[in-house]
Parts: sequence; structure tokens; C-alpha cells
Amino acid sequence: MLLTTLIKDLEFVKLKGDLSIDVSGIAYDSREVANNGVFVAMPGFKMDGHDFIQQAIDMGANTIIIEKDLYIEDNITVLKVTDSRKALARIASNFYNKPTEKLNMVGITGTNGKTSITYFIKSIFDHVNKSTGLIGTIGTMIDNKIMQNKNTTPESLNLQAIFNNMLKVNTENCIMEVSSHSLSLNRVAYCEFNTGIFTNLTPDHLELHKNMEEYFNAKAELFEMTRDYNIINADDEYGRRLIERVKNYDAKLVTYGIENEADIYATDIFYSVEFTKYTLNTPKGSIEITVNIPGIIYVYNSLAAIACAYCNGIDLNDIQKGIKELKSIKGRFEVVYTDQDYKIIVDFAHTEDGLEKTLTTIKPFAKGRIILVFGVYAAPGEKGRGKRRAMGKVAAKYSDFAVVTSDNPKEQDPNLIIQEIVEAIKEENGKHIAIVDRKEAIKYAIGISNKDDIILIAGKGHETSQVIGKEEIPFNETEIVTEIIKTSREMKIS
Ligand SMILES: CC(=O)N[C@H]1[C@@H](OP(=O)(O)OP(=O)(O)OC[C@H]2O[C@@H](n3ccc(=O)[nH]c3=O)[C@H](O)[C@@H]2O)O[C@H](CO)[C@@H](O)[C@@H]1O[C@H](C)C(=O)N[C@@H](C)C(=O)N[C@H](CCC(=O)O)C(=O)O
Repeated sequence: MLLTTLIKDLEFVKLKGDLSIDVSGIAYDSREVANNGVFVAMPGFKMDGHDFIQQAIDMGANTIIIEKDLYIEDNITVLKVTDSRKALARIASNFYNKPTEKLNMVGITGTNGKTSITYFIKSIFDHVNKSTGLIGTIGTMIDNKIMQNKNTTPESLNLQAIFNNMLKVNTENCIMEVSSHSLSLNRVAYCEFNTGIFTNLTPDHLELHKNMEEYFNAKAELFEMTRDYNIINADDEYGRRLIERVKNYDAKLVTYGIENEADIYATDIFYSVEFTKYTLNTPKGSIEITVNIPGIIYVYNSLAAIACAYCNGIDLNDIQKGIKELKSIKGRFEVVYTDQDYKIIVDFAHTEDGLEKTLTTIKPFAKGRIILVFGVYAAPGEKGRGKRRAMGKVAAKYSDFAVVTSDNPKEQDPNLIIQEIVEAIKEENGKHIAIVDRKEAIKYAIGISNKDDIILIAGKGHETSQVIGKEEIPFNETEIVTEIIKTSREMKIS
């Protein structure tokens, strides 16, 4: 591709070199630069791409895009921009010929519910044979095949490549989770969204966003990028603020909820431990909905998905069938083991709010105790103890016994994280034990469970690894539970 084509609509200052050259591709990691490629130097959290420019040139880069003032000796083209992450998004979109213009793009943001909503929408779209790809925490799904992502919302270059791959297999709809990081770090810049969905906002990722206002503003950016519909939860405090903000935007506002007045809303909700039923009310009529995942959270998540399907002109009968056809979502209130004695549920709940909602969903149905296995992950740059204490309090309040363990301690001391959680549990007189090794903690919970108990293993959900120190260790909770139960049965028999 000609460099002039690649940099179309990019604002830059040419520091040196020729613009009428051919470039073979783009890289933001010097180790991945191809011969005659463009290297975009981006300052990072741990390192700085500007320190790897020489390596990129040695790898064969013929063009370098920078945002810092640097003098580069080699005889190559150097362009300076104000924000190299944003510049990467611009040229990545150009490189793949603006793929989002050819897809029906749905972006979902908010602290909780994003993954479930992508799956609910896909299930409805699949029911009416709309070819649909997903991007999110569980990975990227194209043609029903899942590939792992490094991030919930990948870097712009990877993202645009994914869109392009979707188009190659004639995918028409792309349903994606849009993390607040991706908005703040311009990973989704120059994506054309048809629909934006806002779920809710509770404290999370405050290591990057500093405070809730900044976190809210990051999420709200998505709704400045949508063309057709803004779908917002009317029962969330921040949702209501967003409604006020987007009221006069070009995209049509559609609200959903249970408590407050909304366009799409649920009434007559019936909960059981296996499913939830409710009456769906829309401007086009009402219909019974069965969601195969229990709890209030999934009433909200299904309503958001339904609002999206509704805006896409899908008939209420098809919406009803599409929601019912989704049997489970990996790591989302997933019953990984059940017999007449007890149930084991794996759930991704990893915030105070998420944990509280999952525990209160279980509470009315737990004939025995709720035994909770959980920890708190170490977020990059996180220093505060707020989240650990808050989750400890929730554990003490809503579970009968907490096995406090490691989540992803990363390079922080897992004992210290656990100690801070335990302090909060003790203040509430909660029954607990601390077991640093997560597998041992699960084994302990299974060992002490009696008839009718429910074990909730919270925090990691669909994840298949645990990050301890710098190491990523395979950790699949479904497999671990199965193995522990098998071994304990074999021991009982012998
Ligand atoms: C803290 C954070 O967000 N980090 C993201 C960031 O990496 P970084 O800034 O740490 O990269 P770095 O290692 O400092 O390197 C800086 C630059 O030098 C370059 N480099 C580095 C070494 C080298 O030899 N050559 C070279 O060119 C790197 O390619 C990079 O461009 O930029 C990378 C590329 O976009 C991201 O993959 C990475 O996400 C990490 C993996 C991460 O954990 N991010 C989390 C916090 C995140 O983004 N989460 C959200 C939300 C999740 C949720 O909602 O639950 C998500 O969307 O995933």
C-alpha cells in the first residue's frame, strides 16, 4: 500500500523522508515489524515504544510514527503526531479499508454485563440467521470459532484486523465489548458504531481512571461515536446521567429497565435457581421471556440485548426464541457441578457490586449454606485497599462461610491481599478461612460442604489461567472442580 493512502486523514507533521513510498504493513511492537513496514512508537505503562525505534529500523521499518520530539538519523520517513495510539487507530482503519463502515457495529460498555449481552444478542441474531461475530472478554468469535484476546477490547491494529477477518467470511454484525481502557487509550477511535449500549457503572479500574467521574466520562465517549441507537439502562444512576447527556444526540435514545420508566421493560419477574421468567414490554407489545441463567443481573442483561434486537427490527417472537436458546455462558453463573447433595457455581463476579448481586441471587434458593471461594485480583498500578475491604464486607454479609484465596495476585504479595480482605470480614464477624493456593481453597470448600450447600467460586469465571508473579499458570476451574470431585469419590470408594 502507498504510504499516502495509509495516512489519509491523519494529522501529522512530516519531520523527514518521502511519502510516496510503498509500505508492507503496520506494527506497534518493534519485534513485529516487517520489511518496509510502518512502526508506530507508543508510550506504554511499563515501557516506551520510542525506546525501540532503532530495533524497528533494524527489522526493516521504512516509516516511523512518533509523538515525542526525537531525532532519527537513518534515511527513513518520520512523521510526528500528537497521539500515536490515535494515529495507530487511524492508519489501521485505513489499512483494512475502513471495515467498520461495512459491518453493523454494536458496542457495549459499562462495568458489568458486557459479555452476557454479547451472547444474548448473538443468540437472537443467530435465531434469525444474521451472521454475527463477537469480540470481548471470552475472546473473538468469528464463524463460531473462538480465539483468545490479550485484552477485552484489543489494540486498534488487532481490532481492525479482526473486523477485516469478519468481513472475509461474510459476517454482517459485530457485537463487541468496549472497555473503558479501550476508549481512554483510543483503541476504538475511528470505529463507526451503529448502536451503543450502556449497562451500569460501579467502582472498577480506578487505577487507570483515577475517580468515578473520569471512569464515567471514558465510558460516555462511546455514545459520541454511535450513529443509530443509544441503548441505556434507566435504573442505573450513571445510566440516568448518560440519558440526560445523549438526549439531543443524533442517535435515537432507547432506554431499558425494571424500576424506572423505560421504553423496553420487564414486569412480573419470576425467579428460580435454574432460570428467570418475565413479561417483556415494548412499544410493539408484550411477550413472555425465559432466560436460562438465573438472577436479576440476567434480567437486565437480556433486556439490553432485547432492546438491541428490537432496534434492529427483529420480531418479538424471534426475540423470545433467541433468548431461550441460550443455555449458558462460560463462567457466568455457570453450574459446573450438581448432584443431590450440593451445587458448585463458577462466576466472573470480581467487583463488590458483582459479588453482591451473585450472592443475593443464590440466597433465596440456598437450602443449606453458601460457601464462597474468592480473592481480589491485583490491578496494574492499584495501590488502594478499598476494593479488597469492600469485597470482604460483601462476603461476610451474604455468604455463610468464605474461603479467602488468591485471584490474580500478579506481582503483589497474595498474603497481603488476603490479609486485607480478611480484616474486613473479621470486622463483620464473618466466618472464614484463608488458603493462599486457589486449588487448595476449592478443595477445602468441597471438603466441608454438606447436603444442600451451594459453593460459589467467584472472580475468574471463564478465565483459564492464574497470574502469580510474572508467571501465567494454567487454571481452569471447571476442570479443577471435576478433578477434585473425581478424586474424592475414588478415595471414598477405596
Ligand atoms: C495497562 C495497560 O492497559 N496496558 C496495555 C498497554 O501495554 P503497555 O502500555 O503496558 O505496553 P508496554 O509493555 O509498556 O510497551 C509500550 C510500547 O512499547 C512497545 N515495545 C515494547 C517492547 C519492545 O521490545 N518493543 C516495543 O516496541 C510495546 O509494543 C508498546 O507499544 O498496551 C497494550 C497494547 O494495547 C495492551 O495490551 C496492554 O494491556 C494490558 C495487557 C492490560 O492488562 N490491560 C488491561 C488493564 C486492560 O486494558 N483491560 C481492559 C478492560 C478489562 C475489563 O473491562 O475487565 C481491556 O480492554 O482488556
